[in-house]
Amino acid sequence: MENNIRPILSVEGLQAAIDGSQVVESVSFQVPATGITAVLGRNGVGKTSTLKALIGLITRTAGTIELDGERIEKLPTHKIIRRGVGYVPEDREVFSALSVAENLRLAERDDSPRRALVEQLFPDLVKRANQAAGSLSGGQQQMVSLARALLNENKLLLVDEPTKGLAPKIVQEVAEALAEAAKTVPILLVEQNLPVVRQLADGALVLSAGQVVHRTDSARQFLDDEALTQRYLGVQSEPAAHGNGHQMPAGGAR
Ligand SMILES: Nc1ncnc2c1ncn2[C@@H]1O[C@H](COP(=O)(O)OP(=O)(O)OP(=O)(O)O)[C@@H](O)[C@H]1O
Repeated sequence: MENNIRPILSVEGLQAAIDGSQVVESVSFQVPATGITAVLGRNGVGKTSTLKALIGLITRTAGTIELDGERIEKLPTHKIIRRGVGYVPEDREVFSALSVAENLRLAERDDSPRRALVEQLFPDLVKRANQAAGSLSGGQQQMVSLARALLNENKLLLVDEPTKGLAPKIVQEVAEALAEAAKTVPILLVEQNLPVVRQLADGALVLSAGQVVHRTDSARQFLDDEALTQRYLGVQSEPAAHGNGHQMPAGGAR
C-alpha cells in the first residue's frame, strides 16, 4: 500500500498469541492516513486477533507498531487508546441497562467531545437518547458503538465486522455511517460483507493463516480478480451489489 503521505499506522513483523498459541504469525502492513483499509480473509485467519494485537488486547510476542510516527508496541492498551486509537469491537458491546445518552457520555475521553458530529451522523440516537441501549435493534446498537468511538478525536479507528448479523437495509445504514465517519478519521475495517467492502474500502490487506498474503491500494481491483478472491476468500469475484450480499464462507485456512 504505497502512499505519498506518511501512513498513520505501520506494522512490521507483528506476532501475537492467545493462551500461548500463535494466532498472528508475522503481519506487516501500512494504513494510509485517509480512507478505509479493509482487512479481508476467511473465517479464523486472524483478522480480529490482528486488531486486538494492535491495541494490546492479546499478547504481542514480536514486531513493531508505529502510530503516526511513534512506536507503540510496548505500550499498554489504555495508553494506546489515549494516543488516539478508537476500537469498535465485534458484537457491538453496549451497556444494556444504560440509556443511549449514558452510553455515549461514558465514552467521552476528550475535553471537548465531538457531540455535534455524532448528533449529525446519528440523528436517530438523539431521538432515542433516553432509551435503554439493550432495547435497541442490532443496527442501532452498532450506531451507538460507532458513535462512542467517534466522540473522541482519534488518529485511527479499528472497526471489527460492523455489519455482522444485520438485515440488508440496516447494513446499508451502517455502511453509510462508516463512509461519513471515514471523512473524519482513517479506518481499519474488518468486514466480511464483500459488497460493503466494495462500497467503502480504498485499500485492502488479505490475511491467510495469520499472515498477510496480499496487499492492494484498490480493494475493488482485488474483488474483481477471480483468481485472487477464489484463492484467498473462497468466493467468486464479487459484482457490485447492494445489501447483505455475498458473505465469505466458513472454513478458514487454519
Ligand atoms: N480466546 C481464544 N482462545 C483460543 N484461540 C482463539 C481465541 N480467539 C481466537 N482464537 C483462534 O485464533 C485464530 C484467529 O481467530 P480470529 O478471531 O482472529 O480470526 P478471524 O479472521 O477474525 O475470524 P472470523 O472471520 O471468524 O471472525 C482462530 O484459529 C481462532 O480459533
